[in-house]
Amino acid sequence: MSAHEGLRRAGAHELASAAGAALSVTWRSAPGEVIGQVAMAVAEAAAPVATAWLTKSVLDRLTSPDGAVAGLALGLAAAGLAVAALPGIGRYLRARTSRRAGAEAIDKLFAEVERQVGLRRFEDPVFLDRIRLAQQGAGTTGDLVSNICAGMHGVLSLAGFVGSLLVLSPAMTALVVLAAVPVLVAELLLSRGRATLQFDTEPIHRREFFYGRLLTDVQAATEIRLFGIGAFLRARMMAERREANAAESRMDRHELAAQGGLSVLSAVVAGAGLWWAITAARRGALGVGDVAMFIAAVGGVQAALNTLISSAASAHQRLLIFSHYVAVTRAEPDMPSVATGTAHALRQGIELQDVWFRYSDDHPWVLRGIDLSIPCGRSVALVGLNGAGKSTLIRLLCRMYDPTRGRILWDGVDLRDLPPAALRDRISAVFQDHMNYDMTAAENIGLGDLPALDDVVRIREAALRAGVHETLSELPRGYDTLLTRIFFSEADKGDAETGVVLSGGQWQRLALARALVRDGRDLMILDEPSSGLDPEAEHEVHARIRERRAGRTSLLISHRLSAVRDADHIAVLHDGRIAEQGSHEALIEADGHYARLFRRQAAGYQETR
Ligand SMILES: Nc1ncnc2c1ncn2[C@@H]1O[C@H](COP(=O)(O)OP(=O)(O)OP(=O)(O)O)[C@@H](O)[C@H]1O
Repeated sequence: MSAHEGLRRAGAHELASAAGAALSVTWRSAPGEVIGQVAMAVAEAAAPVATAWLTKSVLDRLTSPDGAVAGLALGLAAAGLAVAALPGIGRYLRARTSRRAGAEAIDKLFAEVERQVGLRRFEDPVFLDRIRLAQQGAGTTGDLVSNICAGMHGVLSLAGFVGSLLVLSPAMTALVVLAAVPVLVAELLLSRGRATLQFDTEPIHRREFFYGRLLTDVQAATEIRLFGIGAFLRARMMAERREANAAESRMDRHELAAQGGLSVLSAVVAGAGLWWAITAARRGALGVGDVAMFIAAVGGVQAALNTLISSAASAHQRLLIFSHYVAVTRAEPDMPSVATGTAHALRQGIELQDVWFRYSDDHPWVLRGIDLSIPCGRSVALVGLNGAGKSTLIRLLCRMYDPTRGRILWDGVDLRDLPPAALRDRISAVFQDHMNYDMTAAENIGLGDLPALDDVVRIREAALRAGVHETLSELPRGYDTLLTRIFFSEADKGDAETGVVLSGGQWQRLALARALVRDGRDLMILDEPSSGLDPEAEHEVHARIRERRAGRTSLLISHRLSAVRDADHIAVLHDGRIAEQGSHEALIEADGHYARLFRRQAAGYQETR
């Protein structure tokens, strides 16, 4: 059995634990509504049984000479009112339970996802599928209680009608109840089939969603139009959709065939019962009231069994989906971490000792025995060709992954022995693939240090240092301008003041400002902080960065060697190893990789014709 196969099959134990988790979330978030639903289930079950008995009594009395029916008629009216009003109240309570439990479950789900220390889980497609199914499951957490109440309703009305039917014909009762067994088995099999299908088609829907999003993505729109690949992407999207549709249609056909057969079975049983009741009445063995009662009871038993079976099948399917929620919320962290303790201020430096790393056992080695020292208060630069492993090394420093072999020490303490949050709190960074948040300009900067989110002075200071203050001040609402067009309503879509779109270089400066607002941190990481800037801006940004880096611990990655030349120490990564290291002057003198790259770049800048 493959890992994927193992994940999609939830056994009895998983279902029980999913039921426990769903019920406990629902009870915690909506106890009053749960009690209300149980009360409604009892009342809704009692009302039709009472109606059937009252009808029988009225009919019996009508055919007897001294039949007083006023009280019974009033009772019938009250039962009728209950039958009419209770479903509405039940629906209201179900919706409230569903909303409250859903909100709590979603909150818990994302809190647990956030608990994952590193990035590995987010690179695992099976886990990502599970998260999506867990979201679906979380949204309907409270509906399990509704299924259980519907089941209770089914059981109670079944008991009422079976009792009534037993009085009239035990044989017919047995037949009606036995006929329900194949229905129950078929429905449970179908619900398992539906849940399995949902898991199996999840990767197909993920790919379809990816193509669909690409086709509407503003960033992708230019290339799609220029290269004329819209129809090609649409064809791929539709191929995915057709594959999912074919699997779903197969399931629908199974369902139709099974349910068709089951309907015939119910109709045959009901028809046989009716035939028996009419012939018994002709013989004088049953009265008119008995026949009416019998018809109501057969219908009632079948309806109750249907309710019971469909709520069991629906609860079963819900639990199969909800088991993904339980799996995600109880997933082991992707790497071990200590929960308590602090990472003290850096005093000596960071040391990489014989660090080996690969993304998984199937991937090649990216880092092969790196020994590197980043002394406290010094600026270190890392250079190397594309794919040399520079960004990977930074991810290890931030503990997004652990080294496969070797260790990284923070003042002599292995990063694995520091709480990840405490370590990250000591680091500031601009990443090569930095985020552009669809929020205001001020928020885009303030997110770098949450306490600074409302601190206008700190935000402006960081923007000034990143050279983006002027741009932001000139926006329609200054720093409070939304840097997106996605949150606008139809009403304000023509109003430029509601949001603007920045250029790539401006976003990059904003990312730098976000890192600078965290300035007091011990280690500043700058991964290609100026790749999208014009030459003047690049020069200016690097001059500012140099100023800030003086006397601070920093690690700079840049392909522009003019920007790294005045770092205290330069390390050249090649083939996963440190090929050479030293000051700019020493490396030029050594005439190795660095000197060759530097000369090539310098020559490129000097060519004027
Ligand atoms: N998440 C990942 N899973 C698997 N392999 C990865 C992952 N990220 C990077 N790699 C691989 O690791 C190697 C090093 O990538 P990395 O991004 O660290 O290089 P880099 O030196 O920063 O390159 P560049 O100068 O192009 O930014 C590359 O071969 C890349 O394909």
